[in-house]
Amino acid sequence: EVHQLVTLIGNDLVPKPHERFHPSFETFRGVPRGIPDRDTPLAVVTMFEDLGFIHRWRISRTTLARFTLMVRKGYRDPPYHNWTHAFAVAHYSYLLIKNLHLDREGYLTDNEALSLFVACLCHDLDHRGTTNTFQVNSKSILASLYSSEGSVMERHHIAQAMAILNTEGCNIFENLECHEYSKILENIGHIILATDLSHHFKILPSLGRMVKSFNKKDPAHHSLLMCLLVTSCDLSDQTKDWRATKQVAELIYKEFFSQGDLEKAMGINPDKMMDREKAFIPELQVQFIEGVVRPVFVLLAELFPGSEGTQQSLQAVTDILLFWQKFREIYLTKYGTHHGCSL
Ligand SMILES: COc1ccc(Cl)c(-c2nnc3c(C)nc4ccc(C(=O)NCC(C)C)cc4n23)c1
Ligand SMILES: [Mg+2]
Ligand SMILES: [Zn+2]
Repeated sequence: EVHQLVTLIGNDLVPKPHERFHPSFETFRGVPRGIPDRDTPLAVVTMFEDLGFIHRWRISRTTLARFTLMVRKGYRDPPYHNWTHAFAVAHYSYLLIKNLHLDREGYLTDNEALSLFVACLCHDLDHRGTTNTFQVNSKSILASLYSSEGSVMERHHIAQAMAILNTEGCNIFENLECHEYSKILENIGHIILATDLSHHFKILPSLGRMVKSFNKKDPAHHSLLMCLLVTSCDLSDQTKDWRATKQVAELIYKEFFSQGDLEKAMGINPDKMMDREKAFIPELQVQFIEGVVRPVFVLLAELFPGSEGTQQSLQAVTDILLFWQKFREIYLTKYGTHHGCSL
């Protein structure tokens, strides 16, 4: 398949995204989950090209093809935390970099922009469809490796990304100068660690201050910005149309309930959110979107008030919240209770 992909992109045949894929591919309304899986490696290469990364970082096309296919292969197939999710997350970072001109406008350095995109592609590598808490409670191998530092899964995702870069013929950063090379690996590590929601909650007060007075010269602001951006990318499924977000919610709860079943079998009492007997999904979704998702896109819209894309994303999340509130209300009035609510 490397040969196939290389031939496609080999002699500058990389098509313009909107021609090859869909006119909406380059817009915030674009639904990356609509791209067929077989076309996603080419779409990734197209985004590298369209962001100017191939030229700027002298990335060899064959190396990029091998790297992209290795990353896709590095994902397992749980209902939600699979390659389709990683591709959707990376696509949103492509939209942010491209439409907000994050590198050109000095919000991010060139290095940080490339780090963000690559980190998004790799941010859930080898995910097993279970949470950090589950790793610790089940005394998994990954917990034995990383539980002393926390963010168990995220540290594993980083390790997997480094292993791919260290694989013969897959190091897309091979032509970077020394200091750029070490910077990019450091940035990718920080960004993947920032996808742990507990990290996001910790820095939330600082994010609020940062968006009020962003200082393009302050490296600490750049770090906080990368954390906000990657979390918005990780949650970007919630900025699409209702059908798409409802399908995503179904996948997430399929994964959560499987973990809950596993925990019950192990004699562990699962969270309500993981327990298919107790979870009331509309309520859980109202809480998560109101409490976690919408505040992220409010911050993004505050930081980029002139961008139509970030306003659109905030509006979409607001609409999704309204849908779930309506859904909850109808269900409760109709059935008087939430027992046995399946989507
Ligand atoms: C950014 O990192 C992650 C990691 C894993 C997941 Cl699944 C998500 C994620 N992406 N979309 C969703 C949706 C639609 N609903 C969710 C409902 C609950 C939770 C959750 O983890 N709740 C516990 C916590 C708040 C203490 C996550 C949800 N989620 C994001
Ligand atoms: Mg993750
Ligand atoms: Zn993710």
